[in-house]
Amino acid sequence: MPSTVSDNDNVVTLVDVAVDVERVSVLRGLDLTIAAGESIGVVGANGSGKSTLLRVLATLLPLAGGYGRVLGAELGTDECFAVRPGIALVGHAPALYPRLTLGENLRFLARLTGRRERAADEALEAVGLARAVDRRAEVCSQGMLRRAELARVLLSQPRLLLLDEAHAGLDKASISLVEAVVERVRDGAGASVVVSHDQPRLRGVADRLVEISGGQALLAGEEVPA
Ligand SMILES: Nc1ncnc2c1ncn2[C@@H]1O[C@H](COP(=O)(O)OP(=O)(O)OP(=O)(O)O)[C@@H](O)[C@H]1O
Repeated sequence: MPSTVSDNDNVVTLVDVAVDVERVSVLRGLDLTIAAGESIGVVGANGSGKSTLLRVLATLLPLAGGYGRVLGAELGTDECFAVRPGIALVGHAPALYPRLTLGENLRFLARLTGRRERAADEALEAVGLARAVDRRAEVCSQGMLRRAELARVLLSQPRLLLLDEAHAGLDKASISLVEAVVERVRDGAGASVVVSHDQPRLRGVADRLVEISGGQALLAGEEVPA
């Protein structure tokens, strides 16, 4: 780590980070710090690199340059394996087994993470899916799957929540659930990074907004440096 950088107890520290995807530069010169208990909103044009940033924070992409630390683990090192259980990435596609019921999916996760199976049913109840516990994931609507993903977050109690397209296709009740889940993570001294094209709603869950533009993370509304 460069001596000029102090990452203290930050959940995320990215310094001058560069990321290439398929040999194309997507992020470059990106600096970002996120403290425990903080929730940040990420905005930006289509293709600007928001999902790529989430995958970096999930420790899933190699850096082409710069330095990064997530939950104390230095990106690009084996330290990342130990912190992954503390990270929940809710991406475009649901991380659920399609042939299993919602209950089976969540109970499986409960067993994997050493929690009571009852906690899985409680998490599904908390997101309004109590009556869909025995429904296979493959026949659930997109909104139901999104709620099931939020139940997954409640169950796993992550220290870093990464929510992509947080408000896409959700009704009012589901949007309130997004806010409740982010609050729950904050209550546990975790941090959230929420990507959304819905800036007014994003302001409701985020302490500050950053915009991905020109590969960098800027305060939303800032000009891209020349
Ligand atoms: N697997 C991939 N192969 C090739 N290029 C990719 C891949 N994943 C992302 N990219 C490229 O990286 C850039 C950033 O993509 P990313 O999905 O991070 O953008 P985004 O800001 O999340 O976009 P959107 O708002 O449309 O979801 C895009 O130019 C995209 O074409």
